[in-house]
Amino acid sequence: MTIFPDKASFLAALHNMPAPDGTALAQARERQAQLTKPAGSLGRLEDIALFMAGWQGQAIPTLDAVQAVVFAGNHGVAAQGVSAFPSEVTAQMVENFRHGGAAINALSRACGASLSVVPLDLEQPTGDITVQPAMSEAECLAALQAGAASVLSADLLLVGEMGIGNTTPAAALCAQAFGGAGQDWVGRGTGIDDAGVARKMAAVDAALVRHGADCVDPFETLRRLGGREIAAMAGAILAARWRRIPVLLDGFICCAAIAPLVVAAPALTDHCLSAHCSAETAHGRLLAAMGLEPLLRLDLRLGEGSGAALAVQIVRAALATHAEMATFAEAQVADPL
Ligand SMILES: Cc1cc2ncn([C@H]3O[C@H](COP(=O)(O)O)[C@@H](O)[C@H]3O)c2cc1C
Ligand SMILES: O=C(O)c1cccnc1
Repeated sequence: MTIFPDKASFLAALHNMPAPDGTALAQARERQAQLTKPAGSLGRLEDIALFMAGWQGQAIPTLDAVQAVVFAGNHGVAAQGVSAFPSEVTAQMVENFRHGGAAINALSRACGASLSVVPLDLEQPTGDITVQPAMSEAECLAALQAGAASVLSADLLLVGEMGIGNTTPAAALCAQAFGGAGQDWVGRGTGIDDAGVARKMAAVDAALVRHGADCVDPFETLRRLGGREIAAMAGAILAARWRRIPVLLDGFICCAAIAPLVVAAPALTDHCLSAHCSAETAHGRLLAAMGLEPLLRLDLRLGEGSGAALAVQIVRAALATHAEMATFAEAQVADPL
């Protein structure tokens, strides 16, 4: 199914998004009020149960099919010396994903998610954003479309990425979306040294000078400052919204992928939970700017969807309490006074 045949349909999909199912939400809220616990005592687990009910359109939501999808892309800006690793690692990690040996493989198995891996033209890096747009219009549309097409029928979608150098375009997207300069959004990524951090900040600042005035809508911002796996994540998250599939956002790059979309259409995050706050310094600032409260803080700084896979366990626990607890009437426990 072609969801974004052209730029106009992508922008139309972003500016006219479906809402959750109000009836299922009301029924789930009603059920929560009857469960044998003081109202609100399960804190955010209660919110998660309502969130899942609203998006799945069922009063008692389920978590049978969890899909993790990892998009991979390469970046022209890596030539500026902005990562601690060479670009070949992207394709090598895709092979590792295929053989089941990466962190996301282990974490997907641990949380019961099926894993899809989607490499995007790895032999053709994006344009170096310090001097040219990352992608042509056709390339950006193809990446958005690849993201949308990868979304299966799932109860919950986890979105992750692999792309050496991609914390640099991610920082540029954040600066363009929420203001500030390289120094406000650049971190150490894979563990680059101080000189590398200085090169990253300079690269982000150069990209903002080169493209800032032309970032007139979320498509142009993604096309100029993003990358293939970054646009694919945005496409997958928007496509999930149209299919009312709730999403667990992963780390800094995943959240940066939707930053330009969220500025244009703040309701985009309504079907998303922030799984975790990563150790990449700007992730906390980005979550705050998008009004998201992370479920976990485990000092991860990996990406791949690793934090999202961990947070599945919390969603599972929320749905277990919602589905399995007795009501006051069933357990013959006295109602609140
Ligand atoms: C072996 C390896 C596995 C990874 N898995 C995720 N990333 C993470 O690191 C990269 C971003 O950091 P930077 O901008 O510094 O390159 C992305 O590929 C991200 O997914 C990895 C990085 C490496 C080296
Ligand atoms: O927050 C992330 O997802 C992240 C941070 C550093 C490197 N790769 C990913």
